[in-house]
Amino acid sequence: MRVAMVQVDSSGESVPERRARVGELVRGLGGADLVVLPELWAVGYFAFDAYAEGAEPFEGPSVSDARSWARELGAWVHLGSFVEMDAGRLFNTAVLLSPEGEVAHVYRKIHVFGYRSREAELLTPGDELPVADTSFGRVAATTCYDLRFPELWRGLVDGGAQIAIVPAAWPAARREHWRLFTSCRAVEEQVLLIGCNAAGAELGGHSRVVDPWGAVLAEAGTEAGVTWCDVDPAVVERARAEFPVLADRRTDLTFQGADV
Ligand SMILES: O=C(O)CCC(=O)C(=O)O
Repeated sequence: MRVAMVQVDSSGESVPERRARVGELVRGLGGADLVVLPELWAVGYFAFDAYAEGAEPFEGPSVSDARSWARELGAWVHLGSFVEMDAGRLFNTAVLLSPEGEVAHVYRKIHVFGYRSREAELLTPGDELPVADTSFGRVAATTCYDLRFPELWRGLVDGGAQIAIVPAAWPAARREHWRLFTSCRAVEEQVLLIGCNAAGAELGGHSRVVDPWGAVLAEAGTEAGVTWCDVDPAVVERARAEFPVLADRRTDLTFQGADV
């Protein structure tokens, strides 16, 4: 299975120009089975003042463009995420489209980010952790900051997730955390993790694919562009069978801080 991660730089053009530029790039990715884009690339993660104006209903340009890319390529397309407007509230919504252009998976970012970011002030957190069955396995998504919350990831695995798609706008200042957490979650949860980060000013790039053994199958640099990776999704079940750490969990115990 061929994965193409599109590391987008969202600086220096209007949103329609950016959509057109990225669309042309994606439509040129013939041969990909799965295309993945970063978090909030259309409006630009740091364009907080533009979130409200750039917000879309679910069936807005982000989903509509990704539907047509998926159909044209005959590939799965994870559009990254966009600012979704629903009943007067804004969400950071990530969507996977099937090769037929059908919506296969929707995830609203649960841990909205408030450290030197206005995301937590402007966006409403999601509260659902769905998984979806695809031709390449059971898929879940979490967005950027969610990487720091292992209990959320354990919830995904409890839901049967084998592949985790992580759109991100992770800053360059904490790039080593990005590398650490993407590797850590892949190993800890025994998933194939496909993390697509944004590039450009302040953003860290280094989109990467990590398998359940911790092998880094591909890693981008800091520049905008496409990183290809050949993956065998069956590695997940092989790793779980060979090294059954998830089966060794002590789900009969509840741990609380003890007074000593
Ligand atoms: O956790 C971090 O350091 C970065 C998180 C972030 O930038 C985000 O969630 O958008």
